[in-house]
Amino acid sequence: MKEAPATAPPPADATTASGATNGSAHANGAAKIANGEGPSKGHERCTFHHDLELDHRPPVREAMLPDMAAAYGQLLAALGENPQRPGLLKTPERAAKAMLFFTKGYDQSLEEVLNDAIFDEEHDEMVVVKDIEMFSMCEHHLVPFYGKVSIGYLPRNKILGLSKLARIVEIYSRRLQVQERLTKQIAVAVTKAVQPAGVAVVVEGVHMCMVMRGVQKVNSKTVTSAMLGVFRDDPKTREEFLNLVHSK
Ligand SMILES: Nc1nc2c(ncn2[C@@H]2O[C@H](COP(=O)(O)OP(=O)(O)OP(=O)(O)O)[C@@H](O)[C@H]2O)c(=O)[nH]1
Repeated sequence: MKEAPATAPPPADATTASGATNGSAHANGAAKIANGEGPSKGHERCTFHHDLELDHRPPVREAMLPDMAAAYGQLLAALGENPQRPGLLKTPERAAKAMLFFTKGYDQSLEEVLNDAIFDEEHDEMVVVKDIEMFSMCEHHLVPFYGKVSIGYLPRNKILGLSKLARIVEIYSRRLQVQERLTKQIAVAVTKAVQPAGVAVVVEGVHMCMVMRGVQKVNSKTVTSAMLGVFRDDPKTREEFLNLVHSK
């Protein structure tokens, strides 16, 4: 298993992550890409290229639907299909909406999702939420990978609403991803939320790019972990977490 660095990245620039300011620039950029005219204008000033992209939010996502639907129409035509046949008439729009859903995490910020559900509590024992379902999209092949996530943290008198751990998984899994980055982003987000003594995240994923195509290994699973703070420094704490995760 890989070990992640104990330190969180510096906070992203909130002003550049704002959806309202550069939405039209983004839509124009998408149109240009669809026309093959060049790179997207609009992502340059957002935080996508910073650190772990914790605050990456392409602006005004619904505005991207027409360009996305047009691109799916072109894809159908490139496949030799007739996009005008009745069964396919609405497919480009449906596919565009589905892709927006698969990537809806771009539209969520950690702050909004936490909704202040952080509670003062004199509790410094391990909290583990395990087997959280996860569906994500492989950024290399644009096909799904899915699996489960287990998160543990050692509070320092601040605890997080339990559902928020699952919601954090949603923010970062509903994007184009690699499993290693997803794992680390979840750990860093929990750290940002409650500044615990440590965070541990284990992700077990099945990558359809390895199952349905390519090397076609139906039973292979990928396990990644990120251990921050005491989980990284203290083998006993790490072991306790892993035992809890693997217990039935
Ligand atoms: N590390 C990592 N690799 C991934 C993930 N998802 C997909 N990949 C890999 O990305 C790699 C892309 O390799 P390429 O050789 O460029 O693409 P390819 O020809 O489609 O590769 P094959 O999948 O081996 O057929 C493959 O090895 C995939 O297994 C992920 O989450 N993490």
